[in-house]
Amino acid sequence: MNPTGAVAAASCHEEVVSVDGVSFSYQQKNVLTEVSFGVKERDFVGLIGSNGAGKSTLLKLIVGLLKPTKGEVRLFGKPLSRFKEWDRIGYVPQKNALNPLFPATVHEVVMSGLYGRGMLFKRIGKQELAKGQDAMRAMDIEDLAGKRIGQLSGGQQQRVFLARALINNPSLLILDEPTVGIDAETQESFFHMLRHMHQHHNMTFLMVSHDMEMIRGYLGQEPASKAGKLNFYVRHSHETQDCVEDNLAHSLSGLRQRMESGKRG
Ligand SMILES: Nc1ncnc2c1ncn2[C@@H]1O[C@H](COP(=O)(O)OP(=O)(O)OP(=O)(O)O)[C@@H](O)[C@H]1O
Repeated sequence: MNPTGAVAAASCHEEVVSVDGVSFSYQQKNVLTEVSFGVKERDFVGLIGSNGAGKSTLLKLIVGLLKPTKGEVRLFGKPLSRFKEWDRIGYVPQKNALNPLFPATVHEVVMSGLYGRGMLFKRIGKQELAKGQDAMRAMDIEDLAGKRIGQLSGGQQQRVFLARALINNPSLLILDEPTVGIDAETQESFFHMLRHMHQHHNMTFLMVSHDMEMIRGYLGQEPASKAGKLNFYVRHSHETQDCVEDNLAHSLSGLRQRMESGKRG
């Protein structure tokens, strides 16, 4: 602990995602060839590329849903085969239009974020329910808890999936085109929320997006690196923030309040 009482985060500049010479093919179709890049703790990385460039495939390789045909992915320094701390990662896959009759409620969808690998049969107790409440409160969807997810608007559904990804208070959020099908105003408030989480809650982001305006506006005009048709735009928050771990700032329960005071300020 340093003299101010804050705990210095030894891992502040740790590479949380490392992609090393990764190639991938679906059957005979080669999609990624020798892709290498890294995401450091608290970076915001925007992944841009034309349709079919392999962006979603790359995210699936990173979260272990697919296996590289060549090369290696490491999370928090560990090869995927040995990585177990899945609750450190929130993943929001590409959104598909949900059938309005899809039977799950908002609350059930959010709570399903707790069932990481190996936790499927874990009993839901008070502590778990409180985590669900915190995540829903942070995303301002508490009043939708009992509604069917398929009956919500696109923007509301995205908040639900984000709450689901946030339920374990992850330090890394991986988002695949989170604002597809959402109107411009809702997109703007969604990005405001992501920027806030990045700047005030010490989260690391890896996000696929087609929104060049948002990417360039927040992450800079030029990609920091390229791999084939993939372009990586990066904002290193350690350039502007202290390398200090603030557990309070990590707390989901304070997120909404802080966002609102941020908006007023
Ligand atoms: N399960 C699959 N089986 C076979 N081919 C696939 C599969 N999923 C994706 N592909 C193909 O792999 C290529 C890359 O797909 P991917 O979804 O990763 O691209 P993307 O960059 O995310 O595209 P978009 O911007 O359209 O979402 C595409 O040509 C796609 O048709």
